[in-house]
Amino acid sequence: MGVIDKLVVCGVGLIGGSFAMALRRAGMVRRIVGIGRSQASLARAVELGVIDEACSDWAAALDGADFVLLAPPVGQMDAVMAAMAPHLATGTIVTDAGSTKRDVIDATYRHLSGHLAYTVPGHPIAGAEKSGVEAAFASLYEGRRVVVTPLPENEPAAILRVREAWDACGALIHEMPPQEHDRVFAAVSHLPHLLAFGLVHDLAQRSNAEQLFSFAAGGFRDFTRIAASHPEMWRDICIANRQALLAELDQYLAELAHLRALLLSGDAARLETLFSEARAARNAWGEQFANSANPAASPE
Ligand SMILES: NC(=O)C1=CN([C@@H]2O[C@H](COP(=O)(O)OP(=O)(O)OC[C@H]3O[C@@H](n4cnc5c(N)ncnc54)[C@H](O)[C@@H]3O)[C@@H](O)[C@H]2O)C=CC1
Ligand SMILES: O=C(O)C(=O)Cc1ccc(O)cc1
Repeated sequence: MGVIDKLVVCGVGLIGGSFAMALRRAGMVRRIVGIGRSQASLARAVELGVIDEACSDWAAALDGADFVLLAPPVGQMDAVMAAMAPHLATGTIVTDAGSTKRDVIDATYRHLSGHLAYTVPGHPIAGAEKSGVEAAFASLYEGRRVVVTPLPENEPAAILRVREAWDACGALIHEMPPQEHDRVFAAVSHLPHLLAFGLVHDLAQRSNAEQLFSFAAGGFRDFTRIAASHPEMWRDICIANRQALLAELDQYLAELAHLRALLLSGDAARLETLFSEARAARNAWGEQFANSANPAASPE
């Protein structure tokens, strides 16, 4: 891949910052400009060497830019695209890191209709419950998957350029239609986050919350780590993908109702069968990473 002359990162947090650091480490970029909502965090990004320069307006940021990564919360994508659209030059590659794809694509058609050939939606399946540029690191994407959901209007060369950028970050690229993307991640990412937030919230509101948390151990920590994730980011994801998330929630509520019925009737045999099936599926999921070429890429 040709080196990126000027990379613009909009939203220099965990995801945008790590992308900038990974491309710099790979020698794939000459200059990195950050644009965002908080001048203080952009100044910190310059101090940390994640970006070379902070910009406060799109005209200056996009002047001479050949590649743009949009990495603000998904609820900000609409406003961001509206603001950047008048300043985009033909041929500048635009991609995003949003956790949901249909809403981001809707915003793309609304605001970047003249730039569809070069706007390639994406989603890195790597991250953490931590946020902000301080949490960014160059190896975040190594061995991780990135889902690219190309538009029918995309120039093949633009898709290739986005794939090459993620490849330079060490990621494994996977293409998928946006609707399928949103259904899959509702099940394996958005629902677990909703449940973790919900459980911690429920316990925290109780009069004996202090006592409960003081006795919580590793199981509680593992189940609820993601309840420490960024509230704005997860508000936006849950709202954007609520149609698919509601379907997953209903299915999970049915599973809970089944579990409740087994408990109520004291059906130990069926409960054990269900637990055994779940354990086998969980172990098989874990083992696929142990046996992979890059066990370090395990999400565990
Ligand atoms: N945290 C994670 O594990 C993952 C997050 N994502 C997605 O990546 C995006 C960024 O997430 P993080 O880096 O974790 O969040 P973050 O909170 O670390 O960074 C977001 C950055 O966007 C900036 N920002 C907010 N509104 C903005 C606006 N209107 N214009 C420009 N900048 C704005 C914030 O100031 C912050 O610096 C989100 O869309 C999220 O859904 C995707 C994969 C994993
Ligand atoms: O912290 C974790 O385990 C995550 O699940 C990170 C994550 C958060 C959001 C995404 O869209 C993708 C990955």
